[in-house]
Amino acid sequence: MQDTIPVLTIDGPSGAGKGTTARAVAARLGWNFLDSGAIYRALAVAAMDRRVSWEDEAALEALAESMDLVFEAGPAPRILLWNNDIGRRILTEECGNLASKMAAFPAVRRALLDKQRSFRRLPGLVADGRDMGTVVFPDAPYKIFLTASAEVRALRRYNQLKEKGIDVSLAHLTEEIEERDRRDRERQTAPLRAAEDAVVIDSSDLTVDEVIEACLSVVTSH
Ligand SMILES: Nc1ncnc2c1ncn2[C@@H]1O[C@H](COP(=O)(O)OP(=O)(O)O)[C@@H](O)[C@H]1O
Ligand SMILES: Nc1ccn([C@@H]2O[C@H](COP(=O)(O)OP(=O)(O)O)[C@@H](O)[C@H]2O)c(=O)n1
Repeated sequence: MQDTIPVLTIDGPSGAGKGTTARAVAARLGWNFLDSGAIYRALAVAAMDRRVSWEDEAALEALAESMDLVFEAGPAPRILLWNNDIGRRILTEECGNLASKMAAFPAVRRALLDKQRSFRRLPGLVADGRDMGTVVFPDAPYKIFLTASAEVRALRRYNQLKEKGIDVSLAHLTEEIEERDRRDRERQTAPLRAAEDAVVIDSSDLTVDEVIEACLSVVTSH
């Protein structure tokens, strides 16, 4: 039954615009939304709080399995980890970087599979991440690989963090994004890559609205 529920997967590197686009497309279609990166970021927060080393695969696997993580939808969405709102803590690049290190472990990825697949509910799902189309929902009927140049992505992230009052240097951010890209692309398990049946969209020279329309047309023109 679950397999017949439609899924649109949007994978790609950091700052390509996946979250912004996926959220808007989900709202336009009236579908559910999965921010899989937030699950990996929540694991990073849990590990920091419980003093679990990012190098301890078995302990991270156990933590991933025991995490009580709730995504509250609605006009003011919240992410609750053991009932604590971690929405702001997961935004930092430190958290993204730590998440990317933990995400390289096969046991950690396996432990988070069911949680991600549980978002596949009627009437449909838009799923944002790195391996949505290749590993988590390989049977999804609609797949997009959203990308943009590293310079554009770093600048977008810089402006986004500044708007949220988080102070960062553009040079440092560019280095971190490049390091994270490399790790995500080169890892053995579920590396960042476009699924063979994905439509590739380069958002470097597109506005947010143009990207949203391009994604919607992948679903409506199918
Ligand atoms: N096409 C675009 N043009 C300009 N800015 C964009 C575009 N897409 C996304 N952004 C901005 O870039 C930042 C990063 O986007 P986000 O959706 O968080 O990327 P990702 O989820 O791929 O890491 C956000 O501030 C967002 O508003
Ligand atoms: N499906 C996913 C989603 C995120 N991740 C990891 O989690 C990190 C943070 O993901 P994110 O989607 O929040 O990152 P941004 O694209 O927002 O920068 C990524 O760098 C990946 O290493 C993953 O491995 N698989």
